[in-house]
Amino acid sequence: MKALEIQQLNTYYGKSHILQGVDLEVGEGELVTLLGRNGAGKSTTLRSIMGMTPARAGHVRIFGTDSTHLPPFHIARLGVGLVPEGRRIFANLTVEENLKVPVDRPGPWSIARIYKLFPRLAERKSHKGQQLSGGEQEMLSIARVLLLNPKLLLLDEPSQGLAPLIVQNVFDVIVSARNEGTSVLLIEQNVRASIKIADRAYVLDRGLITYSGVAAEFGQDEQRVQELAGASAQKWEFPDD
Ligand SMILES: Nc1ncnc2c1ncn2[C@@H]1O[C@H](COP(=O)(O)OP(=O)(O)OP(=O)(O)O)[C@@H](O)[C@H]1O
Repeated sequence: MKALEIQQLNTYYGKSHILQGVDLEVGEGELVTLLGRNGAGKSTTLRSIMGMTPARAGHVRIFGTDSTHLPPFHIARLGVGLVPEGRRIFANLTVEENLKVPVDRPGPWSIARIYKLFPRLAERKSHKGQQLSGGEQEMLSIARVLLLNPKLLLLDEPSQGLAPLIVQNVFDVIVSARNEGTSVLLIEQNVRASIKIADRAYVLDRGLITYSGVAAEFGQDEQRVQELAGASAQKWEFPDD
């Protein structure tokens, strides 16, 4: 059984036809990256998987259940955890309070384990969310979702605006999740870093999948990598922390 199967996904915002027949799969325990330029439809793909902007045509299956028309809370109960773009944390709560999420699924993640993997969060456990740097907020945002012990983890540009060292820490944690058996779909503009950790890669361009293959093989196609990486180069020259 696949963790995620998407077939001929068509999604619209009003009359704008954004996803025009996307096919994509994530096997159990697989780390898959979905790459593409700004506006290609990557976030929309996650929104459709999560039921926030449901598909108008096509199918989404999560661990064998047809979830195409299920509401987001129901999809979450199938074991899907989404780390959205832009760091959703409680600004007025401390790090520790942010991490005390109600957990109803047994699994490998605990607050102690999170502190071990993100020592910065342990050092700052009494600080409020609003006092954290962008990198620390991203760590906290990922940690909150991991504590739900998702079986399928969806991440929307976790490296956005972060300094390279922090990106490394965040990516190490994503690899740990995969090594624990979590299936992962990682959306990234940071092409080189994400193909290094991914098993397979897809490229989305104007609502269509234009590449699908083994991530390491994609990494060897310097021209393709350059084309995609060039589109996000500016983000890399000016990290915000
Ligand atoms: N709520 C919305 N209403 C109308 N159009 C939208 C909405 N959200 C996104 N779009 C449009 O849908 C297209 C795909 O956007 P999407 O955010 O999925 O792209 P993306 O690949 O995730 O890019 P980014 O890296 O900029 O987030 C874009 O043309 C965008 O302008």
